[in-house]
Amino acid sequence: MTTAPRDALEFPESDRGFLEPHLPPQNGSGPQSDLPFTTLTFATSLDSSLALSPGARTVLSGPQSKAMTHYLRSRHDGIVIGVGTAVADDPGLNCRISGVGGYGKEGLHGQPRPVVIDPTARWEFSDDSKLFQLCREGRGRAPWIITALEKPDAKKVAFLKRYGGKFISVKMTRLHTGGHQIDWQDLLVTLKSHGLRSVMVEGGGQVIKSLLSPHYMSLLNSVIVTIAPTWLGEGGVVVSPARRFDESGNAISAARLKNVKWYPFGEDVVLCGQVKLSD
Ligand SMILES: NC(=O)c1ccc[n+]([C@@H]2O[C@H](COP(=O)([O-])OP(=O)(O)OC[C@H]3O[C@@H](n4cnc5c(N)ncnc54)[C@H](O)[C@@H]3O)[C@@H](O)[C@H]2O)c1
Ligand SMILES: Nc1nc(=O)c(N)c(NC[C@H](O)[C@H](O)[C@H](O)COP(=O)(O)O)[nH]1
Repeated sequence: MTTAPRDALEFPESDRGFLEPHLPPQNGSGPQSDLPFTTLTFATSLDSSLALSPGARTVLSGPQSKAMTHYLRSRHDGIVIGVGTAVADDPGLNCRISGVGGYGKEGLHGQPRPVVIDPTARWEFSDDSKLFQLCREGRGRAPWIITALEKPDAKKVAFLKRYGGKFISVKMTRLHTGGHQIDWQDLLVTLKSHGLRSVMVEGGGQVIKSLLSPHYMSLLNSVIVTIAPTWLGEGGVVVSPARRFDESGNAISAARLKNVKWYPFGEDVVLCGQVKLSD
């Protein structure tokens, strides 16, 4: 019997039932065979901010909703984030719930695969990055990095390989602003073809904004948002998708949820729903 590390989180059985209708099926299959079940999940302030600034790691979730997010991680095969989040947060992207692989159970069973969207492979990871420390300790998996580069730096390729991670090159559109736009459908199909039957997208702001565009929001099977009772103030990383207009040119809401349920969770509230597609 393995003992759980000291950072293990508890998420009681009694709190799990309400989430079940919003989670991937236990056998992991998605709604369509070539797409994974896809959940969008993040924590927001009362002024729709994910963080105090793009480079700032900002704790919003209280202990109970944080444990819930880690339970979600145990129920998905992969976690997707943008490179901005990887650089700002130096995240672990593992599941720290007691009883999951590395937290009381042998092997990595229940540990999700971290997936980082990094078009130009700019993330400077090292042995000291939290994610790789956790890999060495058998408490998390090595990342897959999604890049637009056909041939990423050989040293980075070798480093990732040593830990069991890899780069995956995908086609991305070059924007006039100099940035990149991934085709989410392509990415999700690619992730499914690499064995991920379910993924949760955690952020940050740019990733969520692009996924909530009219083009891609239908790919989302579930949306689970933690709302923390705090205002972060001006200058935060705001979740606000691009405006939409009706045929007459009048502004309409950018996106809306249906089948909505709210669950109080400690001082936070957790909102679960599905994206409502246009009638
Ligand atoms: N509260 C939360 O739940 C939460 C979750 C995640 C991140 N965060 C916070 O958000 C901040 C980071 O957010 P951000 O918006 O600056 O960065 P981000 O994590 O969205 O990463 C942005 C980068 O990812 C790539 N990218 C994103 N979307 C892309 C797309 N559609 N196509 C191609 N490439 C794409 C680009 O390189 C872009 O520069 C950090 O401060 C972090 O702490 C908070
Ligand atoms: N649910 C949630 N509540 C928060 O208050 C917060 N800041 C995040 N942020 C999500 C983002 O993906 C972060 O990078 C990871 O939460 C850090 O990851 P670890 O905890 O190290 O695994 N997510």
